[in-house]
Amino acid sequence: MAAVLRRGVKLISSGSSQLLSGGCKHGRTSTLCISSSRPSSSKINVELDSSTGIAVMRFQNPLVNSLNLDFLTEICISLEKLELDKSCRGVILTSAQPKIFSAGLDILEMYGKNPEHYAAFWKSVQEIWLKLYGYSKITIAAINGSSPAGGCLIALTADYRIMADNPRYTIGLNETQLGIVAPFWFKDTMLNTVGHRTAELSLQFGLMYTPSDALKINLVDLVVPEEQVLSTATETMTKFLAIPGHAREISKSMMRKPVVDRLLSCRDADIKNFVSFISKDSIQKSLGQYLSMLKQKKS
Ligand SMILES: CCCCCCCC/C=C\C/C=C/C(=O)SCCNC(=O)CCNC(=O)[C@H](O)C(C)(C)COP(=O)(O)OP(=O)(O)OC[C@H]1O[C@@H](n2cnc3c(N)ncnc32)[C@H](O)[C@@H]1OP(=O)(O)O
Repeated sequence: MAAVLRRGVKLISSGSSQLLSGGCKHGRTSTLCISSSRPSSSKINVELDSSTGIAVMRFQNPLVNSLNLDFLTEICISLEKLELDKSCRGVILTSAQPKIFSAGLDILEMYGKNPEHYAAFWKSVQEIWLKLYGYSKITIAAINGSSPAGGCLIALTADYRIMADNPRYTIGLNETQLGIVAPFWFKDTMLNTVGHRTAELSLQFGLMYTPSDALKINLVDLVVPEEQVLSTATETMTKFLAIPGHAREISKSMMRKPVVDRLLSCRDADIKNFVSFISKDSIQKSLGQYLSMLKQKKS
């Protein structure tokens, strides 16, 4: 559904969208997506400025934008709609939740569930990564809060990352801290951004970086005062938009296609691997302990 907000700005909400089969269209698979009109349940908010072609997608899945199956599906559907929309030229990804960009994958989706659930969840994680890493349009992550693990992955898929200058916010692939392992395509995305040695240390220690440290290792491209994150993202998008589109798009694809193709060539095996890994008693125990630690932190 779309409603006009102010001149040239459309508010697009996917509402309680449903996927009829598989996941979003990319590479060899395709999906028919439908939307119902219940915007109140929407976990994202998209504003497309038709005068500039810039869409701002805000994540609003309380409390911490953790990436559960529904949320991932909704993001994927909206990205697909924007990709098909000729009036959209680039997408800024940001958060409507205070202090958090995204808490990463929803741990509750990987804990105490059955293998079928794990498989469906992992498929949706693959879908969002394939959609974003292979996205034809420009994407900029306006990182206005903490961004661990899967949250960092979402940011890493963007063409450019701008982070709020707040030392309380951290970003990184901290999977080992939970006793789990970032899969090869998380690793490849990190490696393509920060280089081999930094990725190796970062992944083994499960390091989380403050904005200034993230800038030093090129995990983010720019650190700006919090209130300027969105405006800087818009300015940066304008610079990207000044480049001839087809040349930029081919260059992006040239850099990323080998990594995308690697997952496409073994999606089912990757799902099987995940299900077998996450179902192990020792891994379930680690996740249970981590969840308890998160709860205790409060008290
Ligand atoms: C051999 C190879 C095999 C390969 C197999 C591959 C396996 C790989 C599998 C998975 C990859 C995993 C990727 C991930 O993304 S895992 C998730 C990592 N995320 C985190 O570690 C973040 C944890 N959370 C935090 O650090 C903090 O919550 C915070 C900084 C995000 C926010 O802090 P604060 O504002 O203080 O809020 P609270 O901590 O109080 O949290 C509020 C509320 O939310 C719950 N919560 C937080 N994060 C998550 C999450 N990721 N999933 C689910 N729930 C989360 C938290 O527990 C609180 O809940 P409440 O007590 O009920 O209110």
